Amino acid sequence: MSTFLRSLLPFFIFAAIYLAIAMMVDNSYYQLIIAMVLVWACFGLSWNMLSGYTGLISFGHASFFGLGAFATVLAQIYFGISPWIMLPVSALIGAVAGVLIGLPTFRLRGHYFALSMLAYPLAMFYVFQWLGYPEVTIPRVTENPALYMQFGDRRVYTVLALILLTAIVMISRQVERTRFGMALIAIKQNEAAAEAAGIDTLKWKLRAIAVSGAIAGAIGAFYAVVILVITPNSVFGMLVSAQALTVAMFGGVGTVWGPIIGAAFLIPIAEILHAELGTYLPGIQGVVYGVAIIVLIIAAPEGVYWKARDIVRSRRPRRTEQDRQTTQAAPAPGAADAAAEDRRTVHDEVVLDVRGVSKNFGGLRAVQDVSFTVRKGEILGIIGPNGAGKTTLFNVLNGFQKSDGGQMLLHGTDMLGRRPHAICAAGIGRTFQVMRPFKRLSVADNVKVGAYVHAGSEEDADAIARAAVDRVGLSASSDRIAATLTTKELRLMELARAIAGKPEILLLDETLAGLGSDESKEVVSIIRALAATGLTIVIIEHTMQAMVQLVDRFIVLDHGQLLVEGLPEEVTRNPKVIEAYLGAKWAANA
Ligand SMILES: Nc1ncnc2c1ncn2[C@@H]1O[C@H](COP(=O)(O)OP(=O)(O)OP(=O)(O)O)[C@@H](O)[C@H]1O
Repeated sequence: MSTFLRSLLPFFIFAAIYLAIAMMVDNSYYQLIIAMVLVWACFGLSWNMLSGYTGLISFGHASFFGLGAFATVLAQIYFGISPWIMLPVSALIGAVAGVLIGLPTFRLRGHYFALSMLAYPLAMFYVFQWLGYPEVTIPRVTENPALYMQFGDRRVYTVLALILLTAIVMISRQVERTRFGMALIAIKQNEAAAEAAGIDTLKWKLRAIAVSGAIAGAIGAFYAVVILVITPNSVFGMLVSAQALTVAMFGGVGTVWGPIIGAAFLIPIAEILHAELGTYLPGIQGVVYGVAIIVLIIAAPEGVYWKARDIVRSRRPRRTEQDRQTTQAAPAPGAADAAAEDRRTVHDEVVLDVRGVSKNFGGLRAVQDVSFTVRKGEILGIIGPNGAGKTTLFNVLNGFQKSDGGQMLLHGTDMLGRRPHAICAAGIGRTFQVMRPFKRLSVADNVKVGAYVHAGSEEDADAIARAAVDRVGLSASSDRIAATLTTKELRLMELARAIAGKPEILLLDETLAGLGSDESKEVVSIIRALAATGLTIVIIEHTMQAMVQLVDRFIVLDHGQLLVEGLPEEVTRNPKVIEAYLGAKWAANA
C-alpha cells in the first residue's frame, strides 16, 4: 500500500464505522443529522483549505456555499438540470468566485482580510433578496427521482456525503504532502520569508481559495439537495460562515481531522437543541457555537485534535538528555568542509550592478542614490551606523520594498520592481536580520521550502534541501522542529534555506547577530566555504573583527548615502568611516 493510502487508513476506518452506525438508524430526523455532520465537516474542510493552511482567516465562506446552493436549485427550477450535473458545475462556480474574491482581497492582511471577507456573503444575501428569491424549493420529481438526486431512503444522502467527504479528505491530504501544502504552511508561518524563499505567495493563495471555493460550492449544492428549501439567510447568512469556521477551529485548524471532529461534536448538539428548543429560543445554534468557541479559547486554543495529540505525545517516552547531546555532538560535515582551505577566486565579471538606488519613507531619505557593483565570487561587506539604510537597501534589492529610483542590473537585466519570489528565482537569495523561521516545520522542511524554486519534483526538493542542510553542518538536527533551535542553528538554517534556492548572489543581513565569538567564527567559516564554491556574497554586519577577516571589499553607508568604498585595510583607516561609524577606540586598537 502506498504511504499516501496508509496515511488515510484511520480515516477509512472512521468512515466504515460511521457508515455502519448510519445504516442502523431508522428515524429520518436522526438520519438528516447524520448526513448534516458530514456536510458541515466537508464545509469545514473547505474553510481549512484556505484559512487552516494559510492562516488567512475567512469570515465569508458562505459566499461559495450559497452560490453553489442557489445555482443548483435555480438550474433545476428554470432549466430542469439535474443536481448530478450541478454538483461539479457548482464546484466550478465556487472556484471562479474564489479567484474573483481572492484577487482584490489578498491585498489585505490579518484582521483586514478577515473582516473584508464578511462583505461578500452579505452582498450576495441582498442580491438574492432583490432578485426575488426570499425562499426557493427544489421541485419534486416523480419519474426517475434518482436522476435528480431524490431518494426515498435518506440514508443514501449519508452515503453520498461520505463519498464527498472521502474525496475532499484525499484532496486535502494530497495538498498537505506536496509543494502546494508546503507553500501554504510557509505563507502561514511567515509570508515575507516565503516570498524571499522563491514562493509566489499570491499564486498559491489564489490556488488555495480556488480549491476551497470549489469544495464549498459543491457542498452548498449538495446541502440544497438534502435540505430541499433554501433562503438567502440559510446559505449566505452569518451563521453559515461561522459554522465552517467554528467546526474547523473547534476540531483543530490545519489538519483534515479538525473539521471532522468539530462537526461530529457540535452539529448534533446544535441541531438537537434547535429541534427541541428552537421555537422558544430561536437561533440556539448560534449560542452553541459561541459557547464552543469560549470553551475552546480556555481549554484547547489550537483545537481538540492538537490538544489530544500534544497529550499523547507528552506520554510517550522522551529522548534522554544524553541522547540529545550525542546527536548534537555528531560531526557536522558542512562545518568540516568550512575549515577547508579558502580556494576562492574573484572574477572580473560584474554580476550585480546597482545604479542610483533610492528609497524614501515620507520625508526620510533612507537610501539616497546608492551605486555599487559586485563581482562574481566576491564577498562584499556593507557597514554603517544604525539607521544608515543597510537593511532598507537589501529590502529594495530583494523586492520587499519599492524603490524610488535607480536600477539593479543582474547580468545586465534590471530587476528592480519585481516581486521577491521572482528575484529569488532569478538568483538573488537572502537571509534576515530578524530571523524568519517557519517555526512549526522541521529544519529539513524549512529548507525544502527554499528548494522548490528549482526542484522538478518532491524527491528533487528533498535532495536539494538535504544537501543544503549538510553544507551548513546541520544534518544531525534536520528532523528537529525550528522552534527548538538555538540562535546559531536558526541562523544556519536560514542560510541553508537561502542556498537551497541555488542563488548566484546571497544577501546576508546580520547573520552573526546574537552569536558568541566561537559561534561567529564557525558561521564565518561556513560562509567562507560557501563563497569558495563560487557563490557571490553581500553581507551586512556590525561585528567588524569578523568582517575584516571575511570580506574582499567594503561599502560604507551613512544617512542613506554611500560614504566610502574600498578594500578592508583602506576603509577601516579612513577618517570619515572612523568618525561616522568605527569610532576613535577602533582607530586606537587597529
Ligand atoms: N518601513 C519603514 N517606514 C519608515 N521608516 C523606516 C522603515 N524602515 C526603515 N525606516 C527608517 O529608515 C532608516 C534606515 O533604516 P534601516 O533599517 O535600513 O537601517 P540599518 O542601516 O539597517 O540599521 P541597523 O544597523 O540598525 O539595522 C531608519 O531611520 C529607519 O528608522
